[in-house]
Amino acid sequence: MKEVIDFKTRITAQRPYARSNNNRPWTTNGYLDYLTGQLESDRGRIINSPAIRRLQQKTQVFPLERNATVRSRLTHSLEVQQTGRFILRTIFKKLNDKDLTAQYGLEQLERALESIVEMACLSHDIGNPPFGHFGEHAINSWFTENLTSIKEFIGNHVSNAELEQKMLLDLQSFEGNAQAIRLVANLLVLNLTYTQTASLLKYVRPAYEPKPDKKADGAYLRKKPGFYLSEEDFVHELWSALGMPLGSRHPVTWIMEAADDISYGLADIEDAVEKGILDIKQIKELLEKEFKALGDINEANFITLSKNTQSFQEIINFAAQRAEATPINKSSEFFLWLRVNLIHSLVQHAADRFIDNIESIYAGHFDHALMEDDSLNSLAIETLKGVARKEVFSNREVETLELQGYRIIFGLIDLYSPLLRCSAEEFNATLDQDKSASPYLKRLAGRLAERHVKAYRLATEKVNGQANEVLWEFYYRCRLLQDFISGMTDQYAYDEYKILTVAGSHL
Ligand SMILES: Nc1nc2c(ncn2[C@H]2C[C@H](O)[C@@H](COP(=O)(O)OP(=O)(O)OP(=O)(O)O)O2)c(=O)[nH]1
Ligand SMILES: [Mg+2]
Repeated sequence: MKEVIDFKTRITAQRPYARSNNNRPWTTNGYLDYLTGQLESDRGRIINSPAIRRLQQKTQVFPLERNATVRSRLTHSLEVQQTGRFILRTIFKKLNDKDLTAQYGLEQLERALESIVEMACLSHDIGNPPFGHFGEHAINSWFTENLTSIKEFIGNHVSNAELEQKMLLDLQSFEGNAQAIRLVANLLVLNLTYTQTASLLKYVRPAYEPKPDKKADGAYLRKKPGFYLSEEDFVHELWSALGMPLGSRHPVTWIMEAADDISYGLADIEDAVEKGILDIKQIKELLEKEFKALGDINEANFITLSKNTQSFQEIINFAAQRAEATPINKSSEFFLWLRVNLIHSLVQHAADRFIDNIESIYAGHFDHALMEDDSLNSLAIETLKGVARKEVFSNREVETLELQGYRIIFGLIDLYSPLLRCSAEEFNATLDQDKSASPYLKRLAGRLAERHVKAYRLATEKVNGQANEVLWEFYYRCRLLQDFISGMTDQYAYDEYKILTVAGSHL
């Protein structure tokens, strides 16, 4: 039997903590107004959060960048927000044209969904550590090399080998998207509506589970860790509040993912020009070469990207002509036209794919990204990403900075790791700045962020007196260290590393 699609079931104003019961059904009088107000509150909570502000100084592609024209995670996220809104509006336009909104339970929901999409896009990278994927890599290398057994750290108190194993894997699988869920749920405690939080759950497997085989069912949605053991109960609560099957993704997340793919493809290359790594003549040639190589497309085969749009080659040629014709700032002119024409086509494609697969997207198990299929639009995105990978990320200056970033993050965890090598009693005495505690540890602990310490205290209070309390305490202590390090900006991590290694600090 075909499942009835009713998007209202995936949208709720309900939050984990509410003064009164805010779990009102859709049939409640004035529910739409109530929902709009609650989503407005989500916007305020997100935009005013320190995690958003910290995106200002986090790497998109170029670590420790001083030139503000080159994108940071924050400026990238603003562009993703804009693209996400464009996709959502295009989906509604197409559904309205076909008179399908009511059939899918989407009537009058455009504004609400637009807000959910925008906020998902703006906050999609809040969990990313300093130095992007290299920061992630450094955290995981440290925990894989140094945390091979919990016993080694806390002595012979480990009673449950299975749980210990699960915790080890979980702690060795730091991931920016899982950290975003942790931030929203337990660190910032943003208390967003379940819908808004669900929109950020990009991957659906717990971090302690191994990566599935590529061919396995649901392999794409499980390609990376989606949430940690520490948020597992929360994520189950979220699935249940939205009536989503266990292990499923929220429909809005596909839109956020496509907006991200569309935005950074072009932006990374534009930034490479701003940095002087490539010029527009080189970009034009590289894009043409990559597109033809990827798609085996010959000159005679100028297929349009999608109905009523130009071919990739025509779009590039047009942008190059406009750049040539302008006496000033040729590269902004080039990228302006490349963006205008490409984005239209790519957004149409994302919207078409969403609608074509609306049943499995609604069900939460569509196992692809919207922008990954065998179309020419996907090929255009692949082309942009391919050129960035081959010509930008592999640039010597970028790679040098990445090596430094790795050193900084790995080194910082090392510097703070004495806090993991003491007993729970010692650690708590240290946090309390107790006389009995080691003066060295107390100074280290004094540098941890209050917010992260608070989350540790709350989590350990909950397991106090429970089975496996000792294991859980250690687990949360490791999380605390990962929260602290991953919450730093590039600049803060760099400064902290210099200060603690007494290298180049002002003594
Ligand atoms: N410098 C540098 N940048 C990279 C590298 N790989 C990817 N990037 C950039 C390209 C994009 O601007 C950005 C991709 O963003 P994310 O790190 O969030 O990855 P993505 O969203 O594709 O995947 P995920 O969120 O993990 O599913 O990172 C690399 O090896 N070096
Ligand atoms: Mg990402």
